[in-house]
Amino acid sequence: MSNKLTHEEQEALVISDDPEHPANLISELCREFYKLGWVTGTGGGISIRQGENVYLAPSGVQKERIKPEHIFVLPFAQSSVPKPGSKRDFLRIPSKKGLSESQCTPLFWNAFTMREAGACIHTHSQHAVMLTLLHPRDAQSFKISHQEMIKGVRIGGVGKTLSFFNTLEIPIIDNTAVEEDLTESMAAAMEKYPDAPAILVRRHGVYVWGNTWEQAKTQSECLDYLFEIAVKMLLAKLPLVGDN
Ligand SMILES: CSCCC(=O)C(=O)COP(=O)(O)O
Ligand SMILES: [Zn+2]
Repeated sequence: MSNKLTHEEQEALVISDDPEHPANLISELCREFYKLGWVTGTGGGISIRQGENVYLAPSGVQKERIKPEHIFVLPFAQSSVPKPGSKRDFLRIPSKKGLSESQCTPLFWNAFTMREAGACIHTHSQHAVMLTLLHPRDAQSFKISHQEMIKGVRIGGVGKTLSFFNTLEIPIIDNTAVEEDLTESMAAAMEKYPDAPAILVRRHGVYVWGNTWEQAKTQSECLDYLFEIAVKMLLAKLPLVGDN
């Protein structure tokens, strides 16, 4: 762990009048996501990469009450994926005692390094969790077609938008006891499914990324809609793929 900036320089990284500053955005968006049931009970969140800096919320705190001064800033250039507790560089550590950066950090890093994403959102939405429960235990992915909201999703999360006639496929990985232990299986699923815009985690939630925070947010909204309707379709015994 290293931190070469003065206290004043560190504060300047997160205190801004600009509502579009990542530290302000993370605080505001977590309040919105809380209302959707995406980040209740401290879990889930969003990380934003702006240029060479990555902005992260603290771990294990009420995400809807985060303030800009609670935000961690890490340089995007790290010698390895920054896992909590292992060697990583910081530009800013909040002065409030006892805070550590989100346990989701290495998973957000997968999106930043493997897809050049500008933002990554992790939700514990019950629509995502229920969808994984309605898939057989050995299912590798969720597929859906012929839904208008598919058009709001980009190939690989960062490419061109899908068409109404494309089939959306999202890998499902198994949950682990500790969030950071999902890092390798998420990376493997991203390798195997390069067109997937998200990774579902069985009995846990979903990771969704985009070129920008706006695209990550709208894609999360489209996907959450698709997860919800897919759950209803499965319960109604309707096929998810095809134009029946
Ligand atoms: C009840 S939350 C369990 C841990 C989890 O799933 C999670 O997303 C934790 O995120 P954090 O940013 O609080 O480390
Ligand atoms: Zn989680």
